[in-house]
Amino acid sequence: MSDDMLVHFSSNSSNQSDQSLPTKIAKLEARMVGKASSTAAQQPGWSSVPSTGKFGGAAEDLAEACSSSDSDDDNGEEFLIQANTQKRLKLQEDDNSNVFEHLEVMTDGRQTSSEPVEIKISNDVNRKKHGRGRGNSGSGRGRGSRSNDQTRTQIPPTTALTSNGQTDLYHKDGRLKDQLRNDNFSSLEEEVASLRAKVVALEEDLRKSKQETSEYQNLCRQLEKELKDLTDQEQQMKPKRTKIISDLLISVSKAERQEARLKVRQDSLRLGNVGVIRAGTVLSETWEDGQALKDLNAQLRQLIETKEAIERQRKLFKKKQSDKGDTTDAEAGLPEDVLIHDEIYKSRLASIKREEEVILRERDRYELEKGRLIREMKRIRDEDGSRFNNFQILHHRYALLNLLGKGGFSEVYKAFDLVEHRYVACKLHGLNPQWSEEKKQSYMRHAIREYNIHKSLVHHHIVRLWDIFEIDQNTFCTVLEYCSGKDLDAVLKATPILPEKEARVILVQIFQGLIYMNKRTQKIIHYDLKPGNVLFDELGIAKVTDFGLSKIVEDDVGSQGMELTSQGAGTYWYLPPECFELSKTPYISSKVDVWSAGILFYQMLFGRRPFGHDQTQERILREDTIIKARKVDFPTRPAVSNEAKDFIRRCLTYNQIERPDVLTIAQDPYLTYSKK
Ligand SMILES: Nc1ncnc2c1ncn2[C@@H]1O[C@H](COP(=O)(O)OP(=O)(O)OP(=O)(O)O)[C@@H](O)[C@H]1O
Repeated sequence: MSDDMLVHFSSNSSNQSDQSLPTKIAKLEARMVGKASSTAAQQPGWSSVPSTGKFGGAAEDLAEACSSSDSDDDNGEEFLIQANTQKRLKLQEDDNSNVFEHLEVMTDGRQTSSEPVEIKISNDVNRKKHGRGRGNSGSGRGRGSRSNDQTRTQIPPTTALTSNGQTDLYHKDGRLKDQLRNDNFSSLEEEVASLRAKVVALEEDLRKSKQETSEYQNLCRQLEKELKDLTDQEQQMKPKRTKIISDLLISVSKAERQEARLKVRQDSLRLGNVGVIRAGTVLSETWEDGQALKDLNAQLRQLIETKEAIERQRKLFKKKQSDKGDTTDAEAGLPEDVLIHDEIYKSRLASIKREEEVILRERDRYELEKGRLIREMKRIRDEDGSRFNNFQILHHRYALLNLLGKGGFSEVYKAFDLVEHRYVACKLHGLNPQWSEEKKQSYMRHAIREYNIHKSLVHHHIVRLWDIFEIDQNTFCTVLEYCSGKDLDAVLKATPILPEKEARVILVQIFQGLIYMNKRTQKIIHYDLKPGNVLFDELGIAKVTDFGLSKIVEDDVGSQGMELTSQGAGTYWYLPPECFELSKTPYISSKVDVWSAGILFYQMLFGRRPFGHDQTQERILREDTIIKARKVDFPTRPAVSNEAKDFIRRCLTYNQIERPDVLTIAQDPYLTYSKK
C-alpha cells in the first residue's frame, strides 16, 4: 500500500469522521491477515508453518522471523502496517469501544498477535538491516532462516490489498525472488542431501576400513604367532637337522673311507705294497711290486731274453757264413736262403721291439698308478694317525669328514659348513708341543700374517679363505674354499705332458689371479707358485692357493723391487736366479711370479722342469743350478708352437731388470684370447 493511499485513508477517516471506517479498516486488516494466511497457504513451504501459531507465538520468534528479511520493500510494507495501525489507534481513541471490540471479535484472536508483531517489527528494523547478509550467523539464526522466508512471503499479500499496477509489479518481483530463493534453497537442499549421502557413504567406507583394519590386525597377530611358532620349531629342529645332516655326512664319509681302503688293498695286489725288512736290529720299509707289475716285468724280461737269443743266433749264422766263405755252394747253401734267414731274424727282432714298447707303456701306466697308490696309502696312514679323524664338529659349525692330505705342518680335511651348507677345506695347523714358546709365537705370527693377506683376496682364480679360529693352545684352523678337483701336481703326475691348448688355458687362469694381486692397492707377490699350489674346483677352474710365503709389496718400493728379508723355503725348481743371491740382499718384485709361471708352463708342455729337473733341492743349492740357468732349451718333442716358446723365453729372462713384471706380461698376445 502506498503512502498516498494511507494518507488518503487516514485523511478520509479523520475528515469525514465516518464511524464505520475503523470497522472497515479492521475488516480490511482482518481480511489482510486472513488473505495472507490463505495466500501463504498457496506458497510453497508455507504449509509447513502454522500461521496462527506463528503469529500467536512468542514475540521473539516473530521478531526473529522479521529481522532476517532480506528485502527493502518488505521494510516498506512493515512501515505501511505500522502507519496504518497507528492511524487505526488514533481513530480508536476517538471512536467508541464497541467498534474496537467488534474488531477484536472479527480478528478472532489474531489481533493479540498483530500488536506484538507491530511493536516487534518497528523495534527490529535496524536489527533486520544489520542481519542482512549475515546468513545464519548469530544464535539460532541459521535454523530460523526458513521461517524468516515464510514471514517474508506472508507480508506481500498485505500489500496486495492495494491492487494497483505498481504493487502488482512489486508483488511479481517478490514472487520471482521468492521463487529464486526457493530454487536456491532446493538446490542447497539437494546439495545438503547429496553431501549427507556422501557422509553416509564415507561413514560406511570408514566402518568397512575399520573392520578391515581390525581383520588385518587379527591376521597379522595370527601370522606373527605362526612365525613365532615356526621360529621356535625351527630352533628346536635346528640341532636335530644338524644332527641328521652330520650323521648322513658321516655315513657317506665312512663308506668312502671303507671304499678307499678296499681299493688300496686291491690295487696293492696288482701294483705292490710297503713291506718291512729287517737288517739286524734295524727295521726299514721297502716297496714290493704287486702281481701285475711283476707279470709285466716278467714279460719284459722274457722279451729281452728272446731278443738276445735271436740276436745271438743271427750273429752265429753270420759267422758261419763268413767261415764257409771258401767252401762249395752246396754246403754253404743258396745266397737267397741266407738273405731270407737274415730277414727272418730282423723281422723277429722288430716284432719283439714292438711288444717291448707296448709293455713299457703299460709299465709306465702302472708306475703312475703305483705313485697314486703310494700317495693314497700315505693319506690313509696319515688319516688313521690323525687326532681329527673321528668326525668332530669344530667351532660348532665345521663337520670334519675325510683327510685330503698332509703338508709340512698341517693337515687338510674335507669338511662341511653346517651354517652356510657348503663343503670347505679345513686346514689344521699344528704347533709342535716340543717347540719353544718363541718358536710357537713365531709360527703363529707367520700364520696370522698369511691369513691376513689371503683373506683380503677375493678372486675367481684364487682359493677363498673363509675363516680362522683356534682349536687349542697348539692348534688353529683356517677354513678354505673346497676344490674338489685334483691339484696341478697330481694332474701332472697322472699325465706329465698336457696338450698346448690345455696348458695355455691353465696358464691364463694363473695369470688372471696374479694380475688381480698386482692391481690392488696392496700388491702381493705369491713367491711359491708350483703345481701343488694350483687347485681345480669341480668345474676344472684353476685357483691359486697357499700364501704362506707371500710378500706384501711396500708402497714406497722402487723400480728394482723390494728387499727380500725372509727368504722362506720356496721350492727351488720354480724360483728365479735373484732369489739365490747370497752376496747381497736380493730385491724382489712380481717378476718372481712371472719366472715361476714360466717354469710351470714349460713343465706342463714338456713333462719336465727346465732347470734341475732330476736334482734334489739340496743339489740345486749346492750346484748353483738356478744361478747358472741363463738360457732355456726346448726338447724337440713334443711339438710346441713358437709363440709358446717365445712366451716361455720372456718369462725366463735371466736378468731381472729385463724380465717383464706381471702387469707388463699381462699384455702379451699369447695370454689374450680373441676370436679369429
Ligand atoms: N682348498 C683345498 N681344497 C681341496 N684340497 C685342498 C685344499 N687345500 C689343500 N688341499 C689338499 O690338501 C693337501 C695338503 O695341502 P697342504 O697345502 O697342506 O699341503 P702341501 O702344499 O703339500 O704342503 P705345504 O703347505 O707344507 O707345502 C694337498 O693334497 C692339497 O691338494
